[in-house]
Amino acid sequence: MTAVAHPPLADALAKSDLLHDHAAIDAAIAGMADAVRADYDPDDVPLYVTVMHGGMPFASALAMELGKRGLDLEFDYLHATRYRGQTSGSGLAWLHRPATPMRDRRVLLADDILDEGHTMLAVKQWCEDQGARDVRIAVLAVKKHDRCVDGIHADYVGLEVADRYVFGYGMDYHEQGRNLPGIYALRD
Ligand SMILES: O=P(O)(O)OC[C@H]1O[C@H](OP(=O)(O)OP(=O)(O)O)[C@H](O)[C@@H]1O
Ligand SMILES: Nc1nc2[nH]cnc2c(=O)[nH]1
Repeated sequence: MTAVAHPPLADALAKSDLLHDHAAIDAAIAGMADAVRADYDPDDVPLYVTVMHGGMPFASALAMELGKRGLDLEFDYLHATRYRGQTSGSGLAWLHRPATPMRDRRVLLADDILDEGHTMLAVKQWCEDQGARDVRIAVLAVKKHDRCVDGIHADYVGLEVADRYVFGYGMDYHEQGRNLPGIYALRD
């Protein structure tokens, strides 16, 4: 099999700006945890659904902050992708759907970024179709522009990012850089 050549991550970093460092991200997630904790009853454990791959680092960090605040979570995950390692989106492909029954559950979706909203619109609709009684969205970052689809918003937002391609803290640059501890934006 021929290996796919990725543009090097080091080249991307050289033409990027650091938007949010690790300390800023940690502080944002702690603030989100306070807001989420205030909205959930520990006797009604939410189904906490991580949107892979990008949502993984953020979802883990938020889950730990919620644990510190006494809110238990039941974990599941899904993988829906429309960027597939590229820097612009196309049709949404479902690679994995959650297995846990959602009927009458409160579902909290955790993802890295809300950009044009196509992913979350489809994911939220799917959860509602499964019978979830309440579906909320937590995202580490929202991209600032007016292209988000109607009918979707994040209930819990950590940070805003400029209308540029961003990567780090879960978000990829051609499937690289997801474990960078900060969020970077390409200059061009
Ligand atoms: O608001 P949208 O414009 O729909 O974009 C947001 C989605 O794009 C990214 O996923 P991606 O498709 O890159 O999959 P990945 O998480 O596996 O990288 C990100 O993790 C969000 O799920
Ligand atoms: N890595 C990454 N994924 C995205 N998905 C939607 N927008 C973006 C973005 O700016 N960066």
